[in-house]
Amino acid sequence: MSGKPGAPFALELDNVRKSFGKTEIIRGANIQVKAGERVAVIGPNGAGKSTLFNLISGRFGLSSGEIRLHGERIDGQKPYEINRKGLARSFQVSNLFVKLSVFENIRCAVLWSLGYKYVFWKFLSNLRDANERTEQIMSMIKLEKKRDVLAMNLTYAEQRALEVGLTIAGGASVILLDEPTAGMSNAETHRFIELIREITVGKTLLTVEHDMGVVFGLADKIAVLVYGEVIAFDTPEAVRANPRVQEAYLGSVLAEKQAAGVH
Ligand SMILES: Nc1ncnc2c1ncn2[C@@H]1O[C@H](COP(=O)(O)OP(=O)(O)OP(=O)(O)O)[C@@H](O)[C@H]1O
Repeated sequence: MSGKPGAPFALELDNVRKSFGKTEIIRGANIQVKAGERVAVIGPNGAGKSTLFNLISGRFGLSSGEIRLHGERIDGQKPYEINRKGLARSFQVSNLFVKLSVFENIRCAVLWSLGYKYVFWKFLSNLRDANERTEQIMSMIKLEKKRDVLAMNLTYAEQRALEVGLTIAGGASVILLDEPTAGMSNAETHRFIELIREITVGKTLLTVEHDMGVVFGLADKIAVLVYGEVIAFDTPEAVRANPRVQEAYLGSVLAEKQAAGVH
């Protein structure tokens, strides 16, 4: 892992701004995430959560501000460079090779992360290491029994698990998951949170999430994004009690849940 030794934060966003044309979508976002923290980014539709992830992962350039990974600036770098520095993200849209097996999908991601595709002789001599790492990840995401099943024939929840497996394949220390439980049943969601919790032990996690059960169950801290501004960044309890958050966002969501008898 690169970065400045002793950097206080795994990830820092410093007055990050992003405009599309004349419209400013991210309006001075500040977030500081300590190594090993799990942070959920919440906010109404269109608040800029996916945009923020695209800025952090290098898919979009910033209009102004700084992003630092372990103390080292990453804004302005290409997604693959940021990935090599230890930050990996998943996508809302599936990233799987549907006609490859579980094993083959993960091994592709492992090999890519090792850069072996560029050095073929090294690829051959180190294939065993890559295979071992692939087996490890398969067991972490609990898909050992689906080893030879094509990705297209997995259940939806298994496909999402495989995506998380691909995201962590390179051994990144900072993981960004965009709505990892979207489209899952309650039972699947519950199991999936446990899985995410297990495989991100010791890692720094940022997740975009709409499901408040997931947010309060998984996150050490919550960042509330409203109209491109982080209006609160605190523990779940503090965020729940924050009047500004209540007013801007959370109150209405919690009220809806209470009315529906969900706690
Ligand atoms: N490439 C782009 N060009 C122009 N506008 C964009 C672009 N990407 C996003 N936007 C706009 O930025 C705003 C924030 O979008 P974004 O997808 O980041 O929100 P979000 O909080 O992730 O929403 P949701 O919860 O619905 O996924 C929206 O108004 C969107 O239309």
